[in-house]
Amino acid sequence: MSTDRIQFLRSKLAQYPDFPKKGILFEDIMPIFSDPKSFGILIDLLVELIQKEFKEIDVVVGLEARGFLFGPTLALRLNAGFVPVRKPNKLPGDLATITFKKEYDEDAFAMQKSSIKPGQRVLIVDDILATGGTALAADELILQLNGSLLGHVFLMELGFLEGRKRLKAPTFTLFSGQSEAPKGSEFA
Ligand SMILES: O=P(O)(O)OC[C@H]1O[C@H](OP(=O)(O)OP(=O)(O)O)[C@H](O)[C@@H]1O
Ligand SMILES: Nc1ncnc2[nH]cnc12
Repeated sequence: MSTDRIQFLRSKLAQYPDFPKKGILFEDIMPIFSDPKSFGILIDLLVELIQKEFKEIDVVVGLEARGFLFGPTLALRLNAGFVPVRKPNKLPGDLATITFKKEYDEDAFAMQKSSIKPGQRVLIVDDILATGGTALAADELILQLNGSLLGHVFLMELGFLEGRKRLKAPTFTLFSGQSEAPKGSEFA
């Protein structure tokens, strides 16, 4: 049953109050990756979700850094390519770039212009949807490169931040995380 498998994954998550700054309740997904059984379940659940919601994916785009933990494995299972969205000064060549704000910081992303061919069907994957700033920046890069943006898949969503409302394509998550702003949050 997928409910049991989702509960099993949830039991692996750890939460850290006031990290990386006061008012943020940090969701640590790393225990899923240090346990091969959990990682296997995670990949199976994501493949099932993606195959139910999307048809014919050409490219899985993963967002640095945590989208790199499972994006390439998913792409292989889906018989799609994997393309990274990277933080600044990491990629060579002709780049598309963008700056953005996320739950606890500001950042910038880059993609190689040649990494997506016009019209390729792209699925974006990342671990957590919070304010949506990160995923929206990735949407804009894919659109700049004339990719066909199919949608997004996340492990977890922090519902109180309503990030999904900002995104430019359908959005699915395996499970929901915090539904209310943590005490002391600037979003309370
Ligand atoms: O919806 P948002 O408010 O934009 O936040 C979500 C993003 O924040 C985290 O990345 P982060 O850049 O902190 O770090 P990472 O390099 O560890 O993935 C997370 O992995 C998402 O990519
Ligand atoms: N609360 C949170 N925990 C872990 N990663 C995040 N990325 C954005 N918000 C986050």
